Amino acid sequence: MSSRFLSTLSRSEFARLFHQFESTPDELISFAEAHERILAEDLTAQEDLPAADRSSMDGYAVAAADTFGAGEANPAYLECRYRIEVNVFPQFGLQPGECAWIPTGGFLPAGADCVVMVEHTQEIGDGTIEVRRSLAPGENLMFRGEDARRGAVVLTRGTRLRIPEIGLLAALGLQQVRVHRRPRIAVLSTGDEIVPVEAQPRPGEMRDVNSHAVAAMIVQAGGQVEQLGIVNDDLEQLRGALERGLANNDALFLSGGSSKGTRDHTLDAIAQLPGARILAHGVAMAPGKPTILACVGDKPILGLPGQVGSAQVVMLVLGQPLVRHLAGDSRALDTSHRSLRRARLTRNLTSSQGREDYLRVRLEESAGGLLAHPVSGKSGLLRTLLHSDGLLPIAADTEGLPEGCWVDVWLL
Ligand SMILES: Nc1nc2c(c(=O)[nH]1)N[C@H]1C(S)=C(S)[C@@H](COP(=O)(O)OP(=O)(O)OC[C@H]3O[C@@H](n4cnc5c(N)ncnc54)[C@H](O)[C@@H]3O)O[C@H]1N2
Ligand code: MOO
Repeated sequence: MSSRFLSTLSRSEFARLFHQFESTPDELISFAEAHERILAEDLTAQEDLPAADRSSMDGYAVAAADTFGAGEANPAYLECRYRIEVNVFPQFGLQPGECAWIPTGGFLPAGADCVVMVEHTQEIGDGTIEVRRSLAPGENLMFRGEDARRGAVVLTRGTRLRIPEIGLLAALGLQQVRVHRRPRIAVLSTGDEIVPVEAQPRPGEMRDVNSHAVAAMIVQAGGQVEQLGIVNDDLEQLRGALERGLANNDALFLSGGSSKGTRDHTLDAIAQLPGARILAHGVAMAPGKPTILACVGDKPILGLPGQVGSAQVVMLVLGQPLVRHLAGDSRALDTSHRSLRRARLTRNLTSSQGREDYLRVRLEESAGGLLAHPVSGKSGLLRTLLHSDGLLPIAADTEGLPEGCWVDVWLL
């Protein structure tokens, strides 16, 4: 296999190749452990939530018609005959001209269709309540089934279970949920010069940064990691490590040797694995150009550039979406869900057409709004990411951006 770049794909074309990989099988877990996991089934509500109309305020349950035309100057007068307890469903019905004290969360009695807040009323003795507002039906109510309707699908397969979804599972009593197993991903670093973190590097050696940064980013994206350590620039050793890594895992991410130098064996080692296909070598983004995507059977291999800054940027842009896709997240490849902040660029930026640039930027609050300072430095250095708060993607068809323009910074 030649080690020349295949035709370079755009970032979105590269990411679209992930669709061919299936998500991990499902497992049944407690909802209490399901935060950030991905739902593997559609969930149907077995009951209405709320179970019946409830008050969202402390006040009086009334019929809106009884307050028609009421105001500060001409209040309505209602007779308060009942006191609703928050944990008791009212067994009575209101007659015209009656009202009932209701706490926040209390269930609405028959005959009432809204709640007047206590601060818009006055108790004037003998159980008579003066209402100084005219109300519309439904005011200050949470309606039956507004959060979930019995028999309706409330969460769909592929949903990431955030805090609000955990709350919904709790409210509906759905104690066990079927989620995708966390993808297991083997991680290795290549390079004769790379030594373990605990080693004292000799001249010419570098401590392994990438496998630790990559592993942390896999975990952050919902995966689990098997660390395979460091493999020398040796075709046989690399092939053996790839085989071992793929045998026990759903995917393999490696860094280094992805370019076209004489010791860059990654592509050849992958190509020699039985059933391997190189899907992409080269992506039109900077940093990250020499990134590789391959598969062995149905398992992806992501070959990250060795440069420490490039490996991290490629993980953010492509690696983490791949982990999320394997975990079953239906929005894994949707870039519109990135957290963005608008900021004003503090200097001119040039950018090559035909590739997406990911500039590292530091944000600073100022009287005129948020400022985005580009952090310059080579992608073999850690400093660009160390000193930045976010990435500024510059589209492939943009030649540059002028100082002072507003940009959307992707927060890290
Ligand atoms: N003639 C060309 N040279 C290079 C090109 C090119 O297009 N033409 N592309 C450059 C770009 S961009 C990148 S990125 C690198 C990618 O190189 P490799 O993926 O082959 O990476 P290595 O050569 O193995 O390593 C590069 C650099 O990174 C250090 N490194 C590698 N692994 C680790 C690690 N785990 N922890 C810390 N540091 C690591 C390594 O020591 C090298 O210094 O190629 C450019 N060259
Ligand atoms: O692509 Mo390299 O990853 O630009 O530094």
